[in-house]
Amino acid sequence: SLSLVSHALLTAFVPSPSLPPMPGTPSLPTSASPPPSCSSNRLRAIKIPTVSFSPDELNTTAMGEFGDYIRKVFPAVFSAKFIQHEVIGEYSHLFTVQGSNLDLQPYMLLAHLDVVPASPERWVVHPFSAEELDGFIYGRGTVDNKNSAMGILQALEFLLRRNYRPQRSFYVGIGHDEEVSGHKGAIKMVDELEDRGVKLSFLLDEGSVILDGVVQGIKKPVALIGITEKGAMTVELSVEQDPGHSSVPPKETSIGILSAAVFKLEQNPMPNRFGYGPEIMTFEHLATEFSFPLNLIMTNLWLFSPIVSRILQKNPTTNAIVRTTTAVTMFHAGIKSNVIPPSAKATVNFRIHPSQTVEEVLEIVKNTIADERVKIELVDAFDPLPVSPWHDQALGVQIFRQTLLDVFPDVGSIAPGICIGNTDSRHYRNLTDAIYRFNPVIFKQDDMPRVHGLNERISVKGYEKQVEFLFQLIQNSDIEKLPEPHSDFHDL
Ligand SMILES: CCCCCCCC/C=C\CCCCCCCC(=O)N[C@@H](CC(N)=O)C(=O)O
Ligand SMILES: [Zn+2]
Ligand SMILES: [Zn+2]
Repeated sequence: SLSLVSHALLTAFVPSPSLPPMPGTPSLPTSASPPPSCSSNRLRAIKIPTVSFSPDELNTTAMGEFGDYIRKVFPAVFSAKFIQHEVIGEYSHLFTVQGSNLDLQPYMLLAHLDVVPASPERWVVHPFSAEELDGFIYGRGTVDNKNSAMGILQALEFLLRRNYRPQRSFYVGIGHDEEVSGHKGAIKMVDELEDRGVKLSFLLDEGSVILDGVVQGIKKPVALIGITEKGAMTVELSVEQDPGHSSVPPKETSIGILSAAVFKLEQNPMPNRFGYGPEIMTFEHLATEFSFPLNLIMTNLWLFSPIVSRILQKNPTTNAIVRTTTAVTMFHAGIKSNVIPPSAKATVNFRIHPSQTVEEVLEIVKNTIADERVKIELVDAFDPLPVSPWHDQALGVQIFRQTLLDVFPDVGSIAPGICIGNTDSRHYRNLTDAIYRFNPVIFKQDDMPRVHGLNERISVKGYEKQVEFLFQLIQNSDIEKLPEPHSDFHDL
């Protein structure tokens, strides 16, 4: 059983002096080698501050170091004859794992090595120290998304050390600028794959998780797999007014006018669209899992959806699945305490519900502000992503289902959902229509704010499970064709 080597699985994420066998060794070690109590090398992946600040400001020194590091700790991956490794856009990594059966359509696993900035204030440990407390490894990137980057390579390393050769080819894409758009990493990898005429049977990226105790009324953990992701729109609002002496102020300053516009946007949220997009599928799939009386409500959404939608909008996470969200993220104005400000600027970031478009949301923004003095400029925008297949004959879905059964037997249900953030996977639309966003980690109620927030962490056990999931998924993907569906199939 893989759990026998659970500690050894950590060697890449938590490199230890007692490394597992070198490539060519016929099988996995049979006894656990405990992680070191203290090694300067410990959790090197998390300690490397691969921060993306903006599209033009990346910590490229750290990114280069990350590349050196994976070459060192995954020797089997980098020396296997049937694996091609390419550095794309200087710091991203594309692996082509050539399977033995070229009749099987390849798939792809995505991850990213860059992280959002983190300053140490209010963290229990330094965000780049990777310290372990009570069974949790803390640090920026522990769930977003070095766990996937290292987990995929670790799973592959273990398979190779078992002399495993996949039948189905697959690609691994580890981007280096996901947090700031993916233009230098993911988009270049896509260009490369498109040039080669690659088409994928499915693609798996981050973006959703296993929710434990999060969905009220469902006791067992729920694996939510993202079948689409919200669109996004960033606008810059600006107001220009004549500057002057603060002793003779006008009735309204540029700051006042802009503040009023921002206030209107916050006071008038975009419409609740529950039931108009694929978020309804989550509740339809989970309906019978809810305890009474919620099961009755969820199986009769035609009647109860107005009540359900009102409840969902009360919590920020579930609010994000029912509407286009509005977030005022930047505000700049003023130059001196006695000068009437010549200009004021604010940035507003919207995440677009699958039932709306950029055009519609922009129109609502204009109508809500309704002030010609406020200039509205579109900085960046894209529509919500297409909805991926979710049925018995969808290869990816059935492979995830089987792998979840194998590795997470406590998971009570698997449901399609919408990814509320954006991922590199959105750039891969031309390669497949089967894009899934799912990270095999268990999230409890308090874990969501840690993503991009304070005290991001993963449990040691959680990381082991992640590697185990990927180890199993690669093997399960060798299936040639799906069995015919039959009624007593264990539908989790
Ligand atoms: C009953 C339903 C409950 C719904 C709960 C949803 C739970 C979602 C759980 C985890 C989501 C965590 C992460 C989302 C992925 C975000 C990736 C990201 O940070 N992307 C950036 C950068 C980019 N690529 O645009 C972003 O700004 O979105
Ligand atoms: Zn991420
Ligand atoms: Zn992120």
